[in-house]
Amino acid sequence: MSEDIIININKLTKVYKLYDSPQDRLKEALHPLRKKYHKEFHAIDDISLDIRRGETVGIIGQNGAGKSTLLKMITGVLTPTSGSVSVNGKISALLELGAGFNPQLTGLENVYFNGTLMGYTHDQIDNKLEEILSFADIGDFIRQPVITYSSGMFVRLAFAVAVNVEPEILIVDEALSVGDMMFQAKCYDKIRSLMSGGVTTLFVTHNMNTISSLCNSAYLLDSGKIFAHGAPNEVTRAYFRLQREMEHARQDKTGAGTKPDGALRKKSIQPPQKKERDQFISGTAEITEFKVFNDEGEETFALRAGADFSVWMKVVFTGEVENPCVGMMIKSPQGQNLLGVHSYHERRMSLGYKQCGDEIEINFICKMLLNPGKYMLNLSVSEHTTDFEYKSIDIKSNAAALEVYGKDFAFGLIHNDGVVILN
Ligand SMILES: Nc1ncnc2c1ncn2[C@@H]1O[C@H](COP(=O)(O)OP(=O)(O)OP(=O)(O)O)[C@@H](O)[C@H]1O
Repeated sequence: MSEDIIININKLTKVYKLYDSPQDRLKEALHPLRKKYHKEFHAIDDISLDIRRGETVGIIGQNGAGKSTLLKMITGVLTPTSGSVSVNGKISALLELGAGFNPQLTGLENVYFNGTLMGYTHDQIDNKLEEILSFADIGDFIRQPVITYSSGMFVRLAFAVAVNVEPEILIVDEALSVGDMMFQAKCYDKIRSLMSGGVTTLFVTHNMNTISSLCNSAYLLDSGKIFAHGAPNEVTRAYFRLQREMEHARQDKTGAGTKPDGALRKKSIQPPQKKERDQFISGTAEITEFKVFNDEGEETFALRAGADFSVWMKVVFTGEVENPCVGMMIKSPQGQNLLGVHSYHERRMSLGYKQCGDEIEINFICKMLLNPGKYMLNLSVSEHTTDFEYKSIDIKSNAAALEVYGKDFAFGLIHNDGVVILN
């Protein structure tokens, strides 16, 4: 392996045996003719790649694509079924934090124990101790057995040990939850300073902006294989395309967001149910189809910050609605309303009296005012009589995940176009 290559992965494969029941596992073990009772599942399927010293490499892919399995084989936590991984440097993995901790030992004893496992002498750990303790910031608890720690304290100490041992290779899974928001911010500052100090970093993330702004290159995994590799922007585009195809396939299966096959899907009209204050579901209309388009008129769920986009939806009426209104709301994954458009609230727009069999098509055209990130699209049909009195008729909560992307580092939540800074 050349000096420049810090991780070499050659034809790496991880196969899991899947049994329908625990009994099948036993039957297989005891079968005199070695009959197979399992199916084979390739979590990683013949992957080869090289990572160069000092690179920051992003690893992306849908849930279950194989990212964690790959990283665990690189760190040695999992053994490959076939193929090889050669690592030419000291790894610190922010994956299974504190996995090496002994709960019966005190925090301090664990710092020494882990440091020794990383190949440091007692004196070397002494020199790092102040930094580790000040990063963890758990006060006198450091002298208590780890078993008495809250989960937050445990993660603080584990993270402090992992990042303060001068790793040559840092492996970060962004899905990792590292304590409170303040501590998370401190962790990311530390990770960034290690990266800029030349530490080779593998970054698993679902945030495409992280990939574009921090990584030199990226790999897109799908079903255990490398689906795309190259410049971060190209790979994130491939990810969006893949995500769109999968979303379409999912919608085709469930029927949500697709064309109803000719006939109206009749819905029995339920008596209104109390949902929230002033809200009732009346079931007299249904959002049967929706699409999102970017500023070039392409159907997509990936939108550029600052660019125009449109959300098209079709509503089919299955009963009488005096004054129908439609709305869309883009929310944060935590459910906070961020960007909404509503036919009644915006314009007091009248869509006219509708009855069973009527259909309307609506197009909301607006500017993507949110900075890069992941958001949820929500759609609704309702009937408004005043600003505060309305009935919700159909709500498509989390109808689609939107990915907003942009070239630059996102500074704040709102996309700020055309700012002038005078000096
Ligand atoms: N011990 C196991 N036995 C059987 N299947 C497993 C095992 N561990 C993982 N898998 C399967 O391997 C596949 C890859 O899992 P992995 O955790 O690597 O995906 P991932 O890309 O990290 O997903 P996520 O983004 O959800 O964390 C998944 O389908 C998972 O169900």
